[in-house]
Amino acid sequence: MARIRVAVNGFGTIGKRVAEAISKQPDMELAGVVKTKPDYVAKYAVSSGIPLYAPSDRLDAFREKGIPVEGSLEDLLEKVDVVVDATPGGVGKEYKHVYERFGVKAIFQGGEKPEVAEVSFNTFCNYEEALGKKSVRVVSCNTTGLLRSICALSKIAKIKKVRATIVRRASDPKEVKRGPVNAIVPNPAKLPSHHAVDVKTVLPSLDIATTAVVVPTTLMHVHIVFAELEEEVTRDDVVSALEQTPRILLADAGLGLASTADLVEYARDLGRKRYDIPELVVWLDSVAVLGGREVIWMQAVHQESIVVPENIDAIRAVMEAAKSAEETIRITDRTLGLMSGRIP
Ligand SMILES: NC(=O)C1=CN([C@@H]2O[C@H](COP(=O)(O)OP(=O)(O)OC[C@H]3O[C@@H](n4cnc5c(N)ncnc54)[C@H](O)[C@@H]3O)[C@@H](O)[C@H]2O)C=CC1
Ligand SMILES: O=C(OP(=O)(O)O)[C@H](O)COP(=O)(O)O
Repeated sequence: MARIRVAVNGFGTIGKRVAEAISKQPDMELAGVVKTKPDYVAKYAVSSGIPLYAPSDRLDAFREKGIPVEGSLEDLLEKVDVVVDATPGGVGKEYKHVYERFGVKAIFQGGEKPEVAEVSFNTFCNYEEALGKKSVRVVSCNTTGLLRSICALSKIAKIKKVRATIVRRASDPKEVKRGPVNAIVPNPAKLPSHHAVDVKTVLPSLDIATTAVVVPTTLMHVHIVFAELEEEVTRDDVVSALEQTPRILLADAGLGLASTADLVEYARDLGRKRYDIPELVVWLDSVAVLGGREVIWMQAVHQESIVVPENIDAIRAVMEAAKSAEETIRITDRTLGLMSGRIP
């Protein structure tokens, strides 16, 4: 079968990771990436063998800097089946009509409003809904983390409601202009935070409310989650459900994996490129069940990489190249070297 030809528009934090993940898929071909700025990242793309394109009004800027470009965004869209839009939040919607004009299916990111796409998406919760769609929105990093554990838990019991607090990292490591540097900021102070609203774009009937604060760190987000169930479960049931779910890792604080800094160090020790942790990490020690129906846990989200596997699955979904979540998860996780279960 012919490989799926994919373009990536935007080669920043998410775009560069998704592009590299696409190039590892046996059923996909990375046709090229689009960058607006002729900077060191553009040179990195070229030196990595990634075909580089630019918006037509930016081509001269690249040529002036001596950075070879293959052509314009439009030239690239002519060659592909799917485009992954990884432009900054809110910019993707400006490109929607361009993608439609070229008859190219589009995967948008969580920084776009839900209306940008036919369906908001998480592999573990609603893979089948995205099959054959023209456009899909992969929800944001925090929402992806919440959905992975919530949908794992929903396999053992019906969930009555979820309440979660999100401790958000202030910026990505490469962002120099953002704060706070020395404060904890309710974000937003007026409840709920947008994360609950975003979860409901995938699970509309779930009773969920979230609060969020921003803290001065760049490594990862942390969530403290309370779920009330309709049925009684044991702690062992919950741990076993999490252990058996792909892309969820259980970290033992008692073994020294006690903070986001330790998790990042572990990823470095594994030799993970850019210390990426696309898996959701749940602290095993934190999992508690009160009175049989109330489940509590804490989890960490590596914001720069958690949505990468879901982007790959979304490409397969729109192209109907994998009929089930299990099928795409098997391929994505093997090719990206993703792990599950307890961190040994
Ligand atoms: N960074 C994060 O932690 C996460 C980001 N997201 C979402 O992913 C999307 C992309 O975010 P990031 O990768 O963080 O942004 P970024 O700022 O790191 O990268 C955006 C890229 O798009 C390029 N760009 C800017 N304007 C453009 C335009 N008009 N046309 C084409 N390209 C343009 C930029 O030069 C850059 O290469 C956003 O929707 C964001 O909300 C989702 C999960 C996590
Ligand atoms: O999508 C993200 O966060 P979110 O799930 O809190 O919306 C990314 O971490 C980007 O968030 P930002 O809007 O703080 O750059």
